[in-house]
This record gives sequence, C-alpha cells and structure tokens, in this order.
Amino acid sequence: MADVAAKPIIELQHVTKIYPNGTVGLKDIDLNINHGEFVVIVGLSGAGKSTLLRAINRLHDISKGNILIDGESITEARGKSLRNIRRDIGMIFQSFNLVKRASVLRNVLTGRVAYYPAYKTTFNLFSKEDKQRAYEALQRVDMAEKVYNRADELSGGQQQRVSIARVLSQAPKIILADEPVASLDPQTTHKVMTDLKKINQELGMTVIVNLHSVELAKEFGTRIIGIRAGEVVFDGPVSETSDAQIAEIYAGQVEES
Ligand SMILES: Nc1ncnc2c1ncn2[C@@H]1O[C@H](COP(=O)(O)OP(=O)(O)OP(=O)(O)O)[C@@H](O)[C@H]1O
Repeated sequence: MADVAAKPIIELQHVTKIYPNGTVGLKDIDLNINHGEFVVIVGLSGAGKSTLLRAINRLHDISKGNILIDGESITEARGKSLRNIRRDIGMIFQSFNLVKRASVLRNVLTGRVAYYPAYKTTFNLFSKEDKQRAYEALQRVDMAEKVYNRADELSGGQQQRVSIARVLSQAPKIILADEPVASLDPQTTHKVMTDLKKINQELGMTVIVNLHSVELAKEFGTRIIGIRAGEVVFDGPVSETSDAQIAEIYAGQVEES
C-alpha cells in the first residue's frame, strides 16, 4: 500500500513541446507531482505555463518525452484508454468556457458527459443521480440558488464557480486551472481560490494552478514551480520560498539583499 500512495499522480519525463512554427514551448521538463498536492505555477507571460497544463491533459501533443497520469502514459494512450485518463483530469479556464445560453445545471451536467455514450448526452438523458451530484457540486461553491439561471446571467466570478462545479461533477483526480482568476476582481478572486483550496483539502483532488500573482501563489499554494522560457527554474515548498527566489523566476537574476 505504501508504494501505491508514494507513486506520483503526474510524471513528466523529458517533456519538450515545439509548436509547428518552431517556437519552443517546453524544454526537457522533468517533474513529479504527488497525490493531493496544491501546486502553483508562476512565470512571466509567454513562459510556458499554459503549454505545460495543456500538455498534461493532452490538449496539446508533446514533441518529445512522456507524461504519465497515475502511472499510465497519456502520451501513448489512444481511444478508450485516452478518454478514461482524460476523465480523471478536470480543466478550469480563464474565460470559464460555459455554454452561455444553457442553464447552470445543464453546464454542470456536461462535467458528466465522459461517463455517458454520446446519444444520451445529446438528448439530455442525464440520470437522477447525476442531477443530484451536479446540485451538490453547486452547493459546494455556494451557487445552488442559481441552478436554473442561464449562465450568461451570472457575474464572472459566479461563472467561474459554476465551472468549478462542472469540474467537480466530473469527479476527476486532478484539476488543472489555467489563470482561473485573471479576469476577476480581488474579492471574487479570493472566493474562487478558497473554493479550489477547499476542494483540494476536503476531496483530496490534486490541483495545479497557473497564476500571475505571486501574492496569491504564496497565500494558497503549498509548492511553487517557476517557469522561464519553457524550463523549470524553481521548484520548492511555498513555506521555504524567499522573495528573492521569486524575483529570480521573473527577472532571471537573484536580487541582492
Ligand atoms: N499555438 C501556438 N503556436 C505557436 N506558439 C505558441 C502557441 N501557443 C503558445 N505559443 C508560444 O509558446 C510560448 C509559451 O506560451 P504559453 O501560452 O504557454 O505561456 P504562458 O506562460 O501560459 O503565458 P500567459 O501567462 O501569457 O498565458 C510563448 O512563446 C507563446 O508565444
């Protein structure tokens, strides 16, 4: 049992991503992320943070290397096994990616589609259990009273919380959040980050969040990974990370103190 618990949930082995136009997105990245971690990825715009998250769930194919999810290669997976691995990975986007004209409930239920054959989701044949599950996910982010509202009637922060509920209804092992608070005001930002933290602590889901704000990274993360020009330039526990180290991620230089 101890061995199973010790196995990382995500393993990146020599991962390189080169875009078709020749831009190097990721350069020979080796990284292990353990079950239950709350990892924050920081770095300048263009450093490769989104590329890294999109490589993990294979929204982007990588050019070299291998990525294992819970011991299984998502890089090599095809068909049903790829779908099954992807079901274990939920994604939260800066722009929420809700179906704006659909109800909140309908949006959250789409988190279940990977569990159904296509025809059932086309005809809205979600089970009673899944509707209950969707409602509970909305309760967890304090959005249950909006269950029948249309998504486009909600504020940005509310839409992001609905997108978190959608991920929860998917019941993944991993949540990837790509700049989830970049377009939100400070108060709403706090609420969304607190929801993610609670989900991590109470449900044990592994969370990886890309953030621009170092302050938020220090407040919510337990581990900081710094990316610069497609490379990991820092990796350490938040509690032991100094401001000078963070400055180095951004500037490429250690500040003298
Ligand atoms: N589809 C693409 N084709 C070519 N180059 C791309 C593509 N997507 C990203 N890039 C490039 O890859 C590098 C990493 O981009 P990425 O979006 O991962 O950075 P980021 O750290 O997430 O930045 P931001 O914080 O602005 O979102 C950048 O140089 C970017 O211009």
